[in-house]
Amino acid sequence: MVRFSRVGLRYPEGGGAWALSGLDFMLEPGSFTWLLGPSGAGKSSLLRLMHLSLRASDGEVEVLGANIARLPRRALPALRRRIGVVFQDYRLLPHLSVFENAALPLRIQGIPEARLTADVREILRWVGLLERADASPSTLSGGEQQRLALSRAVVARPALLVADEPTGNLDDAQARRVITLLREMHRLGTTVIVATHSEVLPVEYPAAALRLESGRLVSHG
Ligand SMILES: Nc1ncnc2c1ncn2[C@@H]1O[C@H](COP(=O)(O)OP(=O)(O)OP(=O)(O)O)[C@@H](O)[C@H]1O
Repeated sequence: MVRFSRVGLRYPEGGGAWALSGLDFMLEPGSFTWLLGPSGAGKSSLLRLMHLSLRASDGEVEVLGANIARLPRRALPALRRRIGVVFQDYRLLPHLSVFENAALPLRIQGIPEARLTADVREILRWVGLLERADASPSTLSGGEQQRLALSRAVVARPALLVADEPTGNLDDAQARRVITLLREMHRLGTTVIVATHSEVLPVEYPAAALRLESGRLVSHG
């Protein structure tokens, strides 16, 4: 599903420093994995490699059966469509309604209107936002905005779901609700990886964990 072999990353603006180095791990199909580590450890960088926003400077990254370094550029958009991404800062489009934010991946794929409406309504019901479908995202609470971001990430039924600190700005109750939804996606068969610097959530929701420190994997289990 996902395989990193001796992966290293240097940012062009990073003055030659390795943000990540020597990463070796696999995510099995259908697994749920916590990505742990202190601020600056490299969690977002690792996830950017996984959701194909960056290319590795060293080693090999394989995602959904594709070796990214050998993949022709024209094949990237189709592969990206099979990966759902949830960002800490939501990245919602303020000029679109809740419905249209959730619908975005399906619009990009040109899904016919009747199926799109049915799928978006189903996903908004799942995250508890169907009644707010016509609202502007700016009128939602932080937890609601994050649940909307999650609905957009999963509406096209991705094989891989990558969540970068999805609970970072939320209170405990909202954070648990978002994690419960992520766990449910996992239960339905999606491979899920969730970065967090919370020490509490991985204890409450035990699962496999990768732990990063200073760009290196210090434990995997
Ligand atoms: N765009 C960038 N250009 C240069 N260096 C970067 C860039 N983004 C991140 N870095 C560096 O890479 C290292 C890892 O950062 P990253 O954001 O991946 O860590 P993180 O574990 O996600 O931190 P946080 O929990 O605070 O989000 C840090 O040293 C950071 O300064």
